[in-house]
Amino acid sequence: MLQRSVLVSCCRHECTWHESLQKKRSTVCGGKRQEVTQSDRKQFCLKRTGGNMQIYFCGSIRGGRDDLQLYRRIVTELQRYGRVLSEHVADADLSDAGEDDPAEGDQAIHDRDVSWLRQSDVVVAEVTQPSLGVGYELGRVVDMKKKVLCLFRPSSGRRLSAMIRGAADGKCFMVKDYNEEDVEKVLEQFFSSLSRT
Ligand SMILES: O=c1[nH]c(=O)n([C@H]2C[C@H](O)[C@@H](COP(=O)(O)O)O2)cc1CO
Repeated sequence: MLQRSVLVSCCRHECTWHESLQKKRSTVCGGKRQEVTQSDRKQFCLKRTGGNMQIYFCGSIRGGRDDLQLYRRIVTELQRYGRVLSEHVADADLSDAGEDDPAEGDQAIHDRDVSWLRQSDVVVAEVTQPSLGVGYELGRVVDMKKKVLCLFRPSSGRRLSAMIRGAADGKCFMVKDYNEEDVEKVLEQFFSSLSRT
């Protein structure tokens, strides 16, 4: 069996197995059959993205903190792919009052976040809990022509705003309906699709 380092550098074949793998499967690479695991696949994603992407995560704060635990899970997973600029969104100590204190108040929060959005390579948003701030961030980022993934859970019983679902263009702006238990897989598919573009 080939070593992982060889495996990840063999991109001509990787694109095929990378997409189709669910857990453990064998594939033909460089003429040799080999076993490829889920962790190999993640490793591959990381190598292809360099693991140094700048990622902006959007999640509700003043709109309500009901999904905080899920935000934590998403941010932890995103950190496998790069640096999460807005890590504080998943901070358990941050309540629906929002960040307190920057001397310049809400304007400082706004200006910092817009600057982080500009700096980011990709934006991932959990949009199930409606939030004015998240909607605003997504609107700004559309104009910046960044890659955006919006994650929505139909199991919430909510219906996503037409201004988010209707913005999906299948290229830059993506909306994905998902179940919480699949979040890691969904992110992996998103980052592997980036590595092919
Ligand atoms: O204190 C804050 N810090 C902050 O970074 N934000 C940004 C990041 C979140 O993705 C988004 C949340 O907006 P909202 O608070 O309207 O739910 O806005 C929002 C607030 C409070 O509105």
